[in-house]
Amino acid sequence: CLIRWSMGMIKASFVSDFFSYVRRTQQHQWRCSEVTFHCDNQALCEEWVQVTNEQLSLLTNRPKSLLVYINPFGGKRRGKRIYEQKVAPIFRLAGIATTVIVTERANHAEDHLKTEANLDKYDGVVCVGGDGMFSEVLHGLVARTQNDHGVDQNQPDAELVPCSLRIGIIPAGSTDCICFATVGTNDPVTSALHIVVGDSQPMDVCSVHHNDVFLRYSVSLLGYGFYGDVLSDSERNRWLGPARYDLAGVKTFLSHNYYEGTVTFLPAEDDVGNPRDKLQCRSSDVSEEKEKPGKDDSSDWNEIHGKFIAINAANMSCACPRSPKGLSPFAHLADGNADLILVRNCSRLDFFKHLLRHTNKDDQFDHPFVEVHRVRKFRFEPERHILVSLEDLSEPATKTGYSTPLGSWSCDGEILPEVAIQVR
Ligand SMILES: Nc1ncnc2c1ncn2[C@@H]1O[C@H](COP(=O)(O)OP(=O)(O)OP(=O)(O)O)[C@@H](O)[C@H]1O
Repeated sequence: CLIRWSMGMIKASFVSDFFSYVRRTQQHQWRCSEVTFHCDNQALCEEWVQVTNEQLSLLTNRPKSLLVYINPFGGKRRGKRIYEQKVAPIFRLAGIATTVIVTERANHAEDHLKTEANLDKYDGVVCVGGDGMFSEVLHGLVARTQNDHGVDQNQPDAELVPCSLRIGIIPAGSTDCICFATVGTNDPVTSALHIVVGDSQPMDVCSVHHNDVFLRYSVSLLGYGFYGDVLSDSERNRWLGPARYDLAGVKTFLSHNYYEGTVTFLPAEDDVGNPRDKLQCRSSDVSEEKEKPGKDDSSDWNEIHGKFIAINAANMSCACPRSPKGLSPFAHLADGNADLILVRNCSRLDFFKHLLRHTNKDDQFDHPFVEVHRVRKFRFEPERHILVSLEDLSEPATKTGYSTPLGSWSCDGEILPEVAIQVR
């Protein structure tokens, strides 16, 4: 896969040109290599270069101009250095023009994309950071596209307009789950090479609403109970860096909370497989067939009431280096469905066994307290145990508080402000 010719140089009596190309190495990693062609005829050598450049210019999927956002504080705060040392030289070699914005605050990239950015100038947007940074860029781009087309995001059934720009991810965060699940590795050089050769991978995007109010989009994990609690706790210890997730994980596991509520879901069409069919996602294209509106009859909805330690909706495998097969190993990237995993209340030991299976080859769904469904839409309503104080018993019951905490949803690493949600 040629990137471009680099240089023609005359040495003694012969001419040589070297070409850069992408080489696949082990573990999904890509590297840039060079091959040198020698020739004693300068005119012929120049012809090679010209023909190669002509062929390359025909490849319209390769970006020529990119808008880059760098989060200097993501992960181990190496975003800027990673970009300057590993990524910018590759973009330069490929002849890509870049506008680089180092973010100065949270939501800087999102706000810039929503309002100021002149998107006509670019072939794509690149985020250097973690999943939170990717989510910012995604929200900025999707919101801008809907605003430009007059689509009201607050309408849960609104037909969203697809974004014309692609998003590239240079991993420089704490977990980088979205990069790992789409590229197969968290390696900035590999990601930069995927971007310059114009690789693309469609992804499902879920919209999350509370009544008729839009909350957020999700591309990886919507997690309630265990993962919501881990995120809430880890946010309080951001100063710890990536280690905050380990600490929060241990604390949340030890507190062993469960939450009561009702999950209602619309199952996926029969032809899209199921979360345990062991069919690896090989998707690189969303066909119109997959996007067709399916059955939406209220009789097709299933309802499950219970006490749950965790409710997870995985739009992709959610694989990361710690859990190489992810929360739902066979979730597809772009099939219009999510895998809904319900972990009912169980003993601490059983829950530990379930968690442990995310790190080995055993089937984490093979427990009596776990069920998993491939779904097109779902809703969650928490059970609200209303507290009525004794003095109020003479009065009609009023909502004075809740006897149990309601927990919170983690939506791609952000806490949602509501617990009762509708997801599509
Ligand atoms: N300049 C900035 N100052 C403070 N916060 C920022 C800045 N730029 C971006 N952010 C916010 O930082 C949050 C976390 O960033 P990011 O996702 O890059 O790193 P991370 O949280 O360490 O990694 P991961 O999300 O993979 O766990 C994002 O939600 C983003 O909104």
